[in-house]
Amino acid sequence: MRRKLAAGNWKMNGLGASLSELGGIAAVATTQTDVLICPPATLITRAVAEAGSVAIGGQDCHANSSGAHTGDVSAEMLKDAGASHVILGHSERRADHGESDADVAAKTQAAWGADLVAVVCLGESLEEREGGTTLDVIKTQLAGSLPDGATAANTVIAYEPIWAIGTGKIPTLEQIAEVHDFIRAELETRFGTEGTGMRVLYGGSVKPSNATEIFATSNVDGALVGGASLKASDFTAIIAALDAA
Ligand SMILES: O=C[C@H](O)COP(=O)(O)O
Repeated sequence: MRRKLAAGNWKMNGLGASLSELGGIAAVATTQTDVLICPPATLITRAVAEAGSVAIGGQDCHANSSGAHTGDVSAEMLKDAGASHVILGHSERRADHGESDADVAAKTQAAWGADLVAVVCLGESLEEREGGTTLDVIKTQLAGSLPDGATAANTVIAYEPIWAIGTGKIPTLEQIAEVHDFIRAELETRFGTEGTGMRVLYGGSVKPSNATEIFATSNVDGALVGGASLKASDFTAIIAALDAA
């Protein structure tokens, strides 16, 4: 039985004052659902102090553990700051920083080396969706971004159609199920029972108003939430929907 996971990605949002929202999230008792918040790196240490049972994660890490890489943060540094997870291969990193599947795989290896759980993101563009190549794109990204050695404990997959991120549009539930079932089959083929245990999150415009139906969809084990994770009232409603799913 896979535990559900509500993951919030604050992206490049959040100052010290935003930690009151984290306090509101941490105040909610859940038994069925694991909760993760990934604030900007500048807030990780302070977030850990406010988080209670909420796990804190980074939003990226370098593939190397240290060195001359100005502006980058290593997996070891995230771990040292108190993080337990790191988001890798988000489409915004792939687009803004030209990250390839091989880059994401190297970062995933680095995350595991630092004892962080890697939240590896995949997703098709609107052009790829309309061109009918979504499953091919997902297959290639999954194979290239995930090194051998992925387990249910060290890896979470997040399926995020790029065109659904921050747009208020979501795929149909049939489309979400098709991709999640496909990812599950690919994971099981490659990793066996570890692939059965690995959590697969949906991300892209998840809100309190659509959470219940998304969480009732096949092989959806939770959500990676952007905008709606910034407000405790929205995110706790999403957690409640997962708890009830
Ligand atoms: O990492 C989170 C996703 O990019 C989803 O963002 P969103 O919930 O604002 O659409």
